[in-house]
Amino acid sequence: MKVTIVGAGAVGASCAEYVAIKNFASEVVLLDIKEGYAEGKAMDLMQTATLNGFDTKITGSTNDYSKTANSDIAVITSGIPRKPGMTREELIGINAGIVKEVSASLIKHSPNVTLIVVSNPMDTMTYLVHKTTGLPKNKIIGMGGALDSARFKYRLSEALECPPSDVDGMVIGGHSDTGMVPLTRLATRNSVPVKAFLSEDRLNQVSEDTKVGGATLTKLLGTSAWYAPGAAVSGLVQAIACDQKKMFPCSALLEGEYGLNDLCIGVPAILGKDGLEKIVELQLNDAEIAKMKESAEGVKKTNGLLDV
Ligand SMILES: NC(=O)c1ccc[n+]([C@@H]2O[C@H](COP(=O)([O-])OP(=O)(O)OC[C@H]3O[C@@H](n4cnc5c(N)ncnc54)[C@H](O)[C@@H]3O)[C@@H](O)[C@H]2O)c1
Ligand SMILES: O=C(O)C[C@H](O)C(=O)O
Repeated sequence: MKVTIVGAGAVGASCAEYVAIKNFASEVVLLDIKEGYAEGKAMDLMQTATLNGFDTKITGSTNDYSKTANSDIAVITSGIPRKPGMTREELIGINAGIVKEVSASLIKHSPNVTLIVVSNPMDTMTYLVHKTTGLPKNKIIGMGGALDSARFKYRLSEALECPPSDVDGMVIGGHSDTGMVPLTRLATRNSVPVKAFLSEDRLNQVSEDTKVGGATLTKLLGTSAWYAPGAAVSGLVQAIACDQKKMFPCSALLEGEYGLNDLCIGVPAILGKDGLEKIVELQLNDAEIAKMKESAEGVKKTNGLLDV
């Protein structure tokens, strides 16, 4: 199993580390445009192999895509992150060009690859890859909801004063400060709906904190987060590589599902060897449907800025 990660920055390197530690891939190639950077990150990570007990071979490449040839899965984390005070949408001007070029180069050397898009604004970048590459739709997956759901569960465990492993929950919708739809109605603590434990006000607070999860960290760190993003991407990579049939909210191209068309947005999906194998349609209530519709309008507005 060969995994390529383009963009050996904070998220790309974190993802490489989690993939290696989980020990399911034979090979990880890190590629970056900055001279020597991916090689350096790969060597540093390889020097953790005996410490962390993995056999995955990690190599680096400065923009040489022949090293990525025949990758099964490729992750796109190349591009600029936001700074405090910015929205993800403001990154489109620079990141759209990078994502378009990187996805074309990847496919040239790995025509059967499954792409996981991470660069922001992620839903729009995923849509761009659908519009420009010609890859089948099951082979293009945007990562956002897995991270947002992890943050939702963290906030829920904080409110419930319980271990995170007690909590289950999911965030669908756009990966943006206003577009996320945390499904509080369906969240549970060991199968018990969380609203049995928390007031409506406290649950609303959990939702709002979840939606600005990325912005909160960007303010604290001066750039956007990388540990949870890297771990979330590695979960998607593992589900595909190991044909796990696991369900994650992913940014998928919708063709009528949830009453939406011609955009990529976060919905629950089953991931396995064929990539995004199935979109799961939840029975949403009227309020949740209205939030999804509003979120989709936001994503479409950003898509409108693309030159496709
Ligand atoms: N979808 C999500 O949930 C999520 C989570 C975290 C970060 N992100 C996004 O991921 C992206 C990367 O974030 P980061 O913190 O790792 O940034 P970073 O600056 O640490 O790393 C980005 C890397 O991309 C490289 N790069 C730029 N252009 C390239 C090109 N044409 N080819 C190859 N490499 C190139 C840079 O040299 C840099 O090393 C940002 O757009 C960020 O907003 C998305
Ligand atoms: O917040 C960001 O800009 C990065 C990423 O989308 C995140 O949610 O951490």
